[in-house]
Amino acid sequence: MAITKEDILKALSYVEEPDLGKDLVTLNMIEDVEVNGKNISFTVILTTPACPLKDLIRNACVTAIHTMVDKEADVTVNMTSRVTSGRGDTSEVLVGVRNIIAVASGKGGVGKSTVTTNLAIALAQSGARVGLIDADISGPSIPTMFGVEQERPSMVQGDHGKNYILPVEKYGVKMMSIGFLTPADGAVVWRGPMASSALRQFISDVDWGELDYLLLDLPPGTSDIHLTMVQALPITGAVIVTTPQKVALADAVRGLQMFRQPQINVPVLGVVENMAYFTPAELPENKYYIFGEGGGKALADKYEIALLGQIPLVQSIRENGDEGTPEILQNDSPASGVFKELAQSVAQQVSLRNATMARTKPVEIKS
Ligand SMILES: Nc1ncnc2c1ncn2[C@@H]1O[C@H](COP(=O)(O)OP(=O)(O)OP(=O)(O)O)[C@@H](O)[C@H]1O
Repeated sequence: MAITKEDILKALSYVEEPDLGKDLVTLNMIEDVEVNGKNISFTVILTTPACPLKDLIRNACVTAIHTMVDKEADVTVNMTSRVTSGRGDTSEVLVGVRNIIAVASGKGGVGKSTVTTNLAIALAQSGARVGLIDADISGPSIPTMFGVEQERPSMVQGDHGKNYILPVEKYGVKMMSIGFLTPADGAVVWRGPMASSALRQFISDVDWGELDYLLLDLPPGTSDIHLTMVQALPITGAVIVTTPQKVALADAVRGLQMFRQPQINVPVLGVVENMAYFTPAELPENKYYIFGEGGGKALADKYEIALLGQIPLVQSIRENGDEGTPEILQNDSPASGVFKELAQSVAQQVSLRNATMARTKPVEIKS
């Protein structure tokens, strides 16, 4: 009997999306089914190009067709993605942006900007459209890490005569930094209200275009800037960066609790443990837990959030950050693989959040 499109869909209705716990057909993830004799092709629409389960889902589809339709069928599975959005607002704010991810840390110097930089580039490398707002007024290091300290955003005139700022773009990431507004020697000290108004401009006057993920590198701690950003933006979720020491973990908890306050209520997507262990370049198999072991995991377990990644302390991460050539670009380095996996975990948590939780609206803080 000839194979039909219905046979294919029936077989694929037995393939489950492991994270979402429903089958691919129910989730509307199958399109363009074509049957030509024993040649079968279809497209699986993933919720992110950085999906870590891509190969698993592809293999499960092929197995389902071979088991339930025809064991000799020649199956072509095309994989593509349509990033889901966590937004529930109807505002005109950043209309083309699907997900806004805040990257925060309780303590300064734990590597928040390093993690944000590598995460942004890794997401862009997976095929996603990525933007980055460096809101860290205490020390905007994003321009250095991307090697664009000397660049300045340009202005363009929009359709209605309004001037727009075009973000600086490098390594596939569009970015705006508070550092672009100050002299390269960093001589300007940003006061809270001035910084808040500059950040509001990054949101209202920058032509970001269409983005799947917009990352926000927040200053360490909890401050007025945090409130400005959660008030101005419908944030999809927050990523907390910490190091394993007790003192850093305690501050990370404070950061986490800020997002969980009922009047803020931003879901925490997970925690990244940076400098989790030291690895010497010449002995990459050796791990030395110089700041203590298991702190990030214990925090993730206690607060029921994902441990998104454990980034090693390696000299090349610091060197490449200073050089403006982030570690993720060094294809042969083990740490670059760790950042790639981090991007997959973050994208996975965003997709899960969008599938299972209420959509986000900007926060209204009543005084
Ligand atoms: N995993 C790592 N291995 C080696 N060096 C690292 C690592 N992570 C960060 N660093 C280095 O530590 C320093 C601080 O990192 P970074 O500027 O990213 O921290 P931060 O938390 O954003 O700081 P701030 O408090 O200024 O916001 C930088 O010199 C960076 O290169």
